[in-house]
Amino acid sequence: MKKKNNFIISRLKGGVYAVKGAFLLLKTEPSVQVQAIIAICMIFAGCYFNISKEEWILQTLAIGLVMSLEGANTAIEEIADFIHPDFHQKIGLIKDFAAGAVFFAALVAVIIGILIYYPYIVNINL
Ligand SMILES: Nc1ncnc2c1ncn2[C@@H]1O[C@H](COP(=O)(O)OP(=O)(O)OP(=O)(O)O)[C@@H](O)[C@H]1O
Repeated sequence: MKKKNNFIISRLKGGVYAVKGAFLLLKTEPSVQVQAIIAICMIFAGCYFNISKEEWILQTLAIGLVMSLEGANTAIEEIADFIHPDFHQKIGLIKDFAAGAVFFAALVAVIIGILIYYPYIVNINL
């Protein structure tokens, strides 16, 4: 029973650290802040155009994917700067790989955004 309680407490603590990390990212990281602002704009757009449930699911997945990878990219940059603060070709490559991963996700998110909103925008009655 004690072992089970320890497991639950350690998982709860893990959740608290994760929420703290998410708030820190939002508070301190301009790249994550920009993605959060874009996400809020997309949520307003979804409400405005009254997109379908399936479109909300796709949009939410795209937002989650980009924000998660942006957070992971920030963590990788921090590790890289911590273990090797000076200029090094390998550090540059590691950072470029991490940024490239965000780029893939952002590209997919843009494509999803176009697929969702293009039909609504062309059918808009002004
Ligand atoms: N220590 C380093 N050694 C070699 N190249 C580096 C180093 N630091 C950064 N670079 C190069 O500069 C690029 C930008 O690095 P930086 O750490 O400023 O990331 P950033 O994407 O501008 O950060 P942020 O996402 O926080 O705006 C890297 O992708 C890499 O090519």
